[in-house]
Amino acid sequence: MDTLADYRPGDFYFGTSRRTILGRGAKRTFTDSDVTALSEAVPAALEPGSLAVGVLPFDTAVAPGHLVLPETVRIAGPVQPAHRLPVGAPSAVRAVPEPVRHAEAVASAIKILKDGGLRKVVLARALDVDFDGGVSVEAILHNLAADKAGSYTYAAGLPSGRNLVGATPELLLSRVGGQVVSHPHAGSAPRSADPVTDRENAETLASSRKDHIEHAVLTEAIVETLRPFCRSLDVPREPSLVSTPTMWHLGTVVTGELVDRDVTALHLAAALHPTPAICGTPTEAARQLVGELEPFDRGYYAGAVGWMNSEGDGEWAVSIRCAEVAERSLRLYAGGGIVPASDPKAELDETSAKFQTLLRAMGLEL
Ligand SMILES: C=C(O[C@@H]1C=C(C(=O)O)C=C[C@H]1O)C(=O)O
Repeated sequence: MDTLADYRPGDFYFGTSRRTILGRGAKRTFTDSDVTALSEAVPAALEPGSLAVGVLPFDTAVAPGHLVLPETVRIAGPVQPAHRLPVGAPSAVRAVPEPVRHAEAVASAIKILKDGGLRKVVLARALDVDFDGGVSVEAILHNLAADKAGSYTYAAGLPSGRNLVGATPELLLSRVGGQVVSHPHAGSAPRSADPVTDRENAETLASSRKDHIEHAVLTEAIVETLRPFCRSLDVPREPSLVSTPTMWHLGTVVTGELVDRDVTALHLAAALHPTPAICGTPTEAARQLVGELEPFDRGYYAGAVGWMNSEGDGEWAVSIRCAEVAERSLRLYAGGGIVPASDPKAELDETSAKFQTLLRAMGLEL
């Protein structure tokens, strides 16, 4: 039973090293800008043994949360295809905004951060890619799985009829019984094909004060949000180096024991989102600055993607390293955390490195 080979646009797919989930069709659809309402309505509608799957946007003022109870759900073992599939023929690529404009936005953010009030803001940019014929979401998903591009390989149908597809390293929240886990990532460096440079990049990241500050702001926020829900929380004192085929990151595995098992995975994911990994601190001021400095809406980039069962268990990953795919075009997104010690050129390079996850899967070298 190959869930990946059976994936079709419009389906929901979520693959990890432990399992793959394929959801097709919709017995019921929940589309709501009030995520708290969603996190109450969805569990109430789940029959024993069934799953809800879907996406949360970056900002519910712009796009609604969208969950479905699929007509069919298939859960199978992990897959890692050996070959690659052709994605389509790109005819044009446009940066939104122009790279130099992104660096300017970062410079403005740094100035605002230095003036005080904000500790961190995450700024993103996009690449729009046109295709001569159609573009195959199936092939992008398949190639991301073949590349082992991230711990969570995903695709989800959106209310617009488009598809979100990506492979993220970052776990927002998982719940199994009373056990919750979050694996926030912040602090980044590119991988290199040269092993010596690759190791140097990792070591520079591991000892970078700027990246540790960026990371600490994030871990603090995760811990602060989870603490009231947990009787115990385990938080390593120092982050660890984690990697994807294209990026090094600093990551911290936070684990906790829930006080109340009625608190579902979706409820916790909604409470955590948007974390300072993809928005900033304080949240509201950062979200406003993102809106002022980015010349596009993020849609379902920097939101969450995942599933929950009738017990309230589930997994929600941070929807980064992704593209929103239309029939003959797609938009890729990449962002990075800005703190007062950030450098605009380095931040621009970081977004270019983060685009590589999807560009590789599309067979594009930029
Ligand atoms: C925002 C993105 O990535 C996030 C930002 C990171 C950073 O600023 O160092 C690292 C990992 C992610 O939490 C992205 O990939 O678009």
